[in-house]
Amino acid sequence: MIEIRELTKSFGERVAVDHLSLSIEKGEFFALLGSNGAGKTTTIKMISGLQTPTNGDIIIDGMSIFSNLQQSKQLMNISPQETAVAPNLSVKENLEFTAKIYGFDKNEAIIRAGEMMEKFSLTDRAKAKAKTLSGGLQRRLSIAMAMISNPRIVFLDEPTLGLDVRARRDLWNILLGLKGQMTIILTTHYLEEVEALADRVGIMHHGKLCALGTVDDLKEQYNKNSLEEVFLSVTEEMEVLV
Ligand SMILES: Nc1ncnc2c1ncn2[C@@H]1O[C@H](COP(=O)(O)OP(=O)(O)OP(=O)(O)O)[C@@H](O)[C@H]1O
Repeated sequence: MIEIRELTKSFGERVAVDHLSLSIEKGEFFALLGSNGAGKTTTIKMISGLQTPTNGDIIIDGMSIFSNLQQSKQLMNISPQETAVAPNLSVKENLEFTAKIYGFDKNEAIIRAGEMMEKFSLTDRAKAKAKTLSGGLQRRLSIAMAMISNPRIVFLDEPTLGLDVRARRDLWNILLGLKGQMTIILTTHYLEEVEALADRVGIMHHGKLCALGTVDDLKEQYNKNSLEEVFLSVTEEMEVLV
């Protein structure tokens, strides 16, 4: 379980994440939804240990990640917004290379790469250089690389940004197939993505977590028919308050 306590990050005067508290269950698919600049990326950078908070703590299975950074980092991996693939390496080489970085020997790396290509439907593109893949396939490869070490927690930062409808659906189907096998924390602007994938959603606005629950919970709580209406209502309330 991940327990986020009063997490805060300031950049000078700007408070990017403001006293965020939240618990995420083991194996949960959790979505952080928010408009541009809401603080989603900063939040996942802190949870994944890439950024130090100004205040607050994150506890994973009873252990503070900032006091045990190296150990904690082994539990998780991130697929960032900017693609992490090496353009001149093939799909297979990118995967094998990543597996070796995580300590798999040559044979294990070949086996893991093969398994990930199967899971992510990349086998027929094994020998293609990453730079020749479509945006959708590059993103799939990037996520496969983030998952190759079998992390317990994976962060996906806007995984379908810029993808066309088909590529987005294909990736959703792959992610649905992985649901429950690891804890997945996803940031997105897409409401349909949350509805299709997430067990629970947190809505962020101006650095604050302003709503939390399943999509159905939130519709009921705010007396709305769709997540979009909930989102608009919650963020409007916040605008009135700030
Ligand atoms: N390194 C930084 N230095 C200064 N300000 C930063 C830095 N990183 C983020 N910010 C600011 O913190 C706020 C939150 O940014 P963040 O990238 O976390 O938002 P986001 O919800 O991920 O947005 P987007 O959906 O556009 O990716 C923004 O106002 C941003 O300008």
